Amino acid sequence: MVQPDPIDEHAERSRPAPDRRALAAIGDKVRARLAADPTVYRVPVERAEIFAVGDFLDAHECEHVMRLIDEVARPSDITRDAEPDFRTSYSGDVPQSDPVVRAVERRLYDLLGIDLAWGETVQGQRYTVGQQFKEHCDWFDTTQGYWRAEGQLGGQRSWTAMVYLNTVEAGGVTEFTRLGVTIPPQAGALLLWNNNRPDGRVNWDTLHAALPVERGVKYVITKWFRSRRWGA
Ligand SMILES: O=C(O)CCC(=O)C(=O)O
Ligand SMILES: [Fe+2]
Repeated sequence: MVQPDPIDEHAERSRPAPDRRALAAIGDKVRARLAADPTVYRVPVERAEIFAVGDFLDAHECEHVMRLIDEVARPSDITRDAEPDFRTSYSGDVPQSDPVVRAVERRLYDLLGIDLAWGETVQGQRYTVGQQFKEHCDWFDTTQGYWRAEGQLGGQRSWTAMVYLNTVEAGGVTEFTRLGVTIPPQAGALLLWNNNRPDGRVNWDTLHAALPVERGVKYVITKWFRSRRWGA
């Protein structure tokens, strides 16, 4: 997770990119699969690979997963002392043995073709009125201290897969801040993006934010894939 910075191409080329080749290969493979799938819509932007699939989950499945989130949600762990309202939602890992969670994972595997063992545990997140996740990247900043542990735990993040479980009355959109793209939550819709560029370097244009919910509540589940098998 990193703070926005102007893109300095020279600095980017000297930024360490430890899993670069693996990330480029994953990007190639997933890109080809998505392009061949008629259910996949590409968000029309050039500087990032962002896709959506409608009705990835049906209404009953969404309802079921929202109740799972209610059981596990605790204040989200990424809060910054300097910025206490950085990520104010509640989140938690949903039970991996749950049949609907397993179905979500199977569908993600069919869609992306990435070994599920390369993905982190599916996380649920709930935002009530005023709650948000400010602008950030999902990729890890490999110049930061936390990278040592994350690198050993599965390496850089490759793709993010997020499912909106409900349609929010007002607010709560996902905004790609550098691309001028906003995605309104729609029940059952999957949003997918490559956190890296085709060459396997991190993509600053994937900076995004979950804007505050204005009315109602917002539920999502997310699976973050890595460049290798995830876990100690
Ligand atoms: O809730 C959203 O719209 C985005 C969430 C997000 O960016 C994250 O959990 O990393
Ligand atoms: Fe994110």
